[in-house]
Amino acid sequence: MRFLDLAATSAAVGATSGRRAKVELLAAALRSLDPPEVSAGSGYLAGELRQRQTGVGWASLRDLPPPAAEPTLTVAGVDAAIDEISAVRGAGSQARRRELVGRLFAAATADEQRMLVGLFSGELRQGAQAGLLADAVARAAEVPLPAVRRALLLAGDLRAVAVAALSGGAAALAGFGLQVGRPLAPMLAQSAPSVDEALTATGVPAVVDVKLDGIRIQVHRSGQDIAVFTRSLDEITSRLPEVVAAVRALPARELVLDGEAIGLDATGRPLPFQQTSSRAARRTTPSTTGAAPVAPAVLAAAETTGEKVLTPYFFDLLHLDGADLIDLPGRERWAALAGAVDPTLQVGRVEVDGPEQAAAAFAAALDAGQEGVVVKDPAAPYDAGRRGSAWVKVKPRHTLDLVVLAVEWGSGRRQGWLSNLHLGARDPRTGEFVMLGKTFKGLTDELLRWQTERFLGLAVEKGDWVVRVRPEQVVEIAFDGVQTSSRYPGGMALRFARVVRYRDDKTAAEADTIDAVRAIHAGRVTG
Ligand SMILES: Nc1ncnc2c1ncn2[C@@H]1O[C@H](COP(=O)(O)OP(=O)(O)OP(=O)(O)O)[C@@H](O)[C@H]1O
Repeated sequence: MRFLDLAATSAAVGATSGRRAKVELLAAALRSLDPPEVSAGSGYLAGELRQRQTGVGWASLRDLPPPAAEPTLTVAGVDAAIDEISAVRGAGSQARRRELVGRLFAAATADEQRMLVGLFSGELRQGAQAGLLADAVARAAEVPLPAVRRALLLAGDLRAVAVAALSGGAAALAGFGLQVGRPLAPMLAQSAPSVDEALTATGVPAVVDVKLDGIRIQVHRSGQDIAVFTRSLDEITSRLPEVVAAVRALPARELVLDGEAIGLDATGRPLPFQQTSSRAARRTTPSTTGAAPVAPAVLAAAETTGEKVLTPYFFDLLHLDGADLIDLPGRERWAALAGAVDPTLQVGRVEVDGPEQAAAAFAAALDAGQEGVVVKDPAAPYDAGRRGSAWVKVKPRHTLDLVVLAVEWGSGRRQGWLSNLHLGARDPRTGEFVMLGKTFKGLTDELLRWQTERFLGLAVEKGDWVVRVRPEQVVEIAFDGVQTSSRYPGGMALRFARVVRYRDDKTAAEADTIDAVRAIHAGRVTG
């Protein structure tokens, strides 16, 4: 396939507002790829490079050679060129890399250059695109969408799934299974304003789990090999040696465990989330590849926490010694968990028959300093990546995870810092973000400093008053309600929005949706 046609598809998808039309465009492009190009090409359509680390920085993208007049590049050719660029190592590598990048860009037309800059800089990478591409792969390969989704959740790799679907259809997709060592998308929870409503969703009997406010961990063990993954499937094994040690001490040979790691104070009560995350963050090796800076609350807390560690608590078991458990009902998975893991490493959990017992469990969890509860349907399978009604979280306070769209320069005491945040909710139909309000409340001086650096790094347009940014940073916002407002395009505005914390464990594609905000506005349960 000509690279120019792929670049044209990418631009057309960006310029089209309807979801169906976007999916059609993407499916047509996927169909035009030659089989050996599917891996690279499907990645390009998602804004990703197959070669994750190319060593090409912003500086080398600034002074581009003049574009070629005629398109000659193919997707396969671009992929091979980027392979060569990524493989450059050793002395003189910078000059050599610059030469190869120059050669690739000199062969590209203006439209192709724009696409390449978007790919190298990561600017084309958009979480929302992944959902569209799942649909497009299903359409292009003529396979059912649920089969594509299942494979994506188990493989966690769009390119591999696109290759399988387009080359082997539904049969190839069915071949994706849980593999110890390869993370799968964690099951998520809906939210409800009360335990009564949670029980309505799950039915009775139900199980009420303590909801720990820590870091979601998925731990894979194969023999002596242990890997720990976050909610967003990043590997953090080296940051959690205590989790590794705890799982290595278990008798089972092969395990995939789902749980939460949390910091405890000297009396065994849970620490606030910031301190828990500081304990994980302080062991991080600083990344040199443009990763987001660590939030200051995290850094500040890290200095005061001493050498204490995080404790893992597990609430699910997905694999045990050769047997996949994800399709079994919760009751059976949890029985297996109870048999495989020491009771001190399991979350507090009670089975309830009705609202009274559930309310007592909720009160006990809050008394113990926990964030709330998760009410679970014991008959439901483990729905990887899904936010269904089988798990329902209940917290005393409502928050939304929104995406920062722009930031205003502060004035007075905040002069020189990026301060007032423009907040948006995700529209799953278009992949765009709908603005709902602004806030500078809840921001400490450290956060102001941190966010100024972070948002200048994400800037796409630097005005004197407002800096527009790539919609990538998720922030947790508390608010008092949602009111009708003509000021914003969604017709709604948040009342008294304030920052709770930055969520570095969520991507923009996982932010709360405009539908969740509408539900709150209408007085219904949030999703
Ligand atoms: N017992 C438990 N069972 C399931 N999840 C739990 C439990 N205790 C804590 N959690 C955490 O709660 C999260 C469930 O809420 P959800 O799936 O909506 O993710 P989230 O948006 O990160 O949650 P929140 O914003 O409420 O912290 C899980 O990702 C997990 O990290």
